[in-house]
Amino acid sequence: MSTSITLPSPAKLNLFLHIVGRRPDGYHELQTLFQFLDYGDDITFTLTPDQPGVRLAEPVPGVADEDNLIIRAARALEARATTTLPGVTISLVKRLPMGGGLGGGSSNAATTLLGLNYLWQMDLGLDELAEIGLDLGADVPVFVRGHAAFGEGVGEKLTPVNPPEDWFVVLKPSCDINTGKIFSEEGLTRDTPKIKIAPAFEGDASRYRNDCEDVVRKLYPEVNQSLEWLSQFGPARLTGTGACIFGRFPTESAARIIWESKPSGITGFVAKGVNVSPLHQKLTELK
Ligand SMILES: C[C@@](CO)(OP(=O)(O)O)[C@H](O)COP(=O)(O)OP(=O)(O)OC[C@H]1O[C@@H](n2ccc(N)nc2=O)[C@H](O)[C@@H]1O
Ligand SMILES: Nc1ncnc2c1ncn2[C@@H]1O[C@H](COP(=O)(O)OP(=O)(O)O)[C@@H](O)[C@H]1O
Repeated sequence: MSTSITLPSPAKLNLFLHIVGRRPDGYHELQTLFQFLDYGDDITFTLTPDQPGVRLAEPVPGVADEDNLIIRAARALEARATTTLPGVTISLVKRLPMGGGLGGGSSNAATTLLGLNYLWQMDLGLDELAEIGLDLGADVPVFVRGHAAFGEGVGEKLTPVNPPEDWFVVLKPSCDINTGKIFSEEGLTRDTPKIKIAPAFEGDASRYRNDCEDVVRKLYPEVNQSLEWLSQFGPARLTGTGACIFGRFPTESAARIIWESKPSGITGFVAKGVNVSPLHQKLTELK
């Protein structure tokens, strides 16, 4: 087996996000539809048999190594080992905006869990990896399991679904949004009636919304303006607690035409929605 692998760490979108209640510990209960994008970060894992321990080749700006979800995931996995493991150097090519609602940090954690499980030949199953992942963040389990899903609870109860694999224009308005701040806003809708997973829902997410959107639009005019601009061309919505927004299009060319006409100064990308995570596609090729 090779001692170095490079694996994708894709973005997710919350095609809708409903807040249906609150747990006694204050966490919000959600119903959400997760789909992956064929766009994201890349992580390279290189075993270092002569140098024990896990380390990043370069720090991620603004994140202390000890707090980095890659290091935290690697240490959590290491703690389950029953034999001495070779060390590993991990390098990250970061493309996803941090704190953008695209789940980049959670995806990095999941790619690390699956990548090191493979390289270290630990042979842990997806259930165990998802359980380790949930301690790192609510979005980690969906990235570990690798299939588009209807998420409930805090997003850890996952039912695989197959929404249409449309194309998306993803825009990153120039503001940073803290997830905790949005969930603590007084005006947040917290009582959306629960829906049942139904066949009609699988093909059509357009009837559903993101319950964080009204609060985020009021607090961040940049998000409001971007949503107004993008919704001229079709349904547009916030992902997670923002700041990224997305518009869906049936073809790549339709998405690219809108992308080319975006207002100057706004960043983002065009990507395809995929129901099997690019991470899992790559791991299947390796086996
Ligand atoms: C909202 C979602 C939807 O996919 O995505 P993002 O916008 O972060 O990508 C996730 O549920 C984000 O889950 P997670 O990544 O674990 O959230 P964190 O940033 O750790 O949460 C910060 C804080 O927000 C509050 N919080 C978070 C999630 C939740 N279901 N209820 C909450 O009340 C808690 O106070 C928590 O301490
Ligand atoms: N490897 C990592 N990549 C990105 N963010 C990380 C990472 N490790 C820790 N974080 C922290 O997690 C926070 C949330 O990041 P991210 O998952 O990208 O956004 P979101 O949860 O909004 O989708 C970041 O602001 C950062 O402080």
